[in-house]
Amino acid sequence: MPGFYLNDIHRVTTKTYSPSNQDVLNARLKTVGVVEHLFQLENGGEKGMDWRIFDVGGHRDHRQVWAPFFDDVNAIIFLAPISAFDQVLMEDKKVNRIEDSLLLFRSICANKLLGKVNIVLFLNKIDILERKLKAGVKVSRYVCSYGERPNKLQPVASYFLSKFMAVHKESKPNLLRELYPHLTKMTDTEVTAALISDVREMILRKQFQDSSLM
Ligand SMILES: Nc1nc2c(ncn2[C@@H]2O[C@H](COP(=O)(O)OP(=O)(O)OP(=O)(O)O)[C@@H](O)[C@H]2O)c(=O)[nH]1
Ligand SMILES: [Mg+2]
Repeated sequence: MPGFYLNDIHRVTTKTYSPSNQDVLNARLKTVGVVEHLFQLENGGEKGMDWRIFDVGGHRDHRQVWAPFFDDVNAIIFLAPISAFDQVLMEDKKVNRIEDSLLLFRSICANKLLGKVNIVLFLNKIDILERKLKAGVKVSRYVCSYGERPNKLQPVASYFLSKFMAVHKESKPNLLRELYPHLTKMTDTEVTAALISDVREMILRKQFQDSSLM
């Protein structure tokens, strides 16, 4: 959150300061290349099962290294920061961030290697989006096609969601592939835990279906 550490300057500058989980979540740590996380979940029916997550850097320079990881994945989790409608890419100041997310999403959806991989779409940072809208930042100023629609969280989020859904529909190599969209604020750990549990169930269900088809 902008200003997060500055608001907490006294706490984070004490000699005995030790970062809380929330501090770690709020840190801006750029992912460079691909980072692998291997873990087991403490709760749930499938105790002891290994989960592997590959976290890939979103910067344009880092995208060409993704392809080898697409070969054998159960699901793709695509995060698009929809609060960024009024921002441009750091690496190319002419490109609107949502426009870039949509283009990237199109290439992921159309990728043949991913034809059978279900896609989970997180339209993320809705807390920041809501704050921006409340502060009077107008979506239609940056996204002309938004037109006269109300400058409120629900219609704005639905509008962006419909854009992403349309891209998925147009560019899927496999008609059966499903898209699992969610509006998220990933820094809210409680809501995110429930969401991750849904995603986990979807992946397990899909794996079960695939293995019973074999
Ligand atoms: N308020 C808010 N902050 C978020 C949310 N999701 C991520 N952030 C913050 O946004 C910043 C960037 O998040 P990262 O996960 O590091 O970004 P990234 O998309 O992985 O970026 P790259 O690693 O460069 O690809 C961090 O400071 C996060 O705490 C959210 O839903 N709400
Ligand atoms: Mg990252």
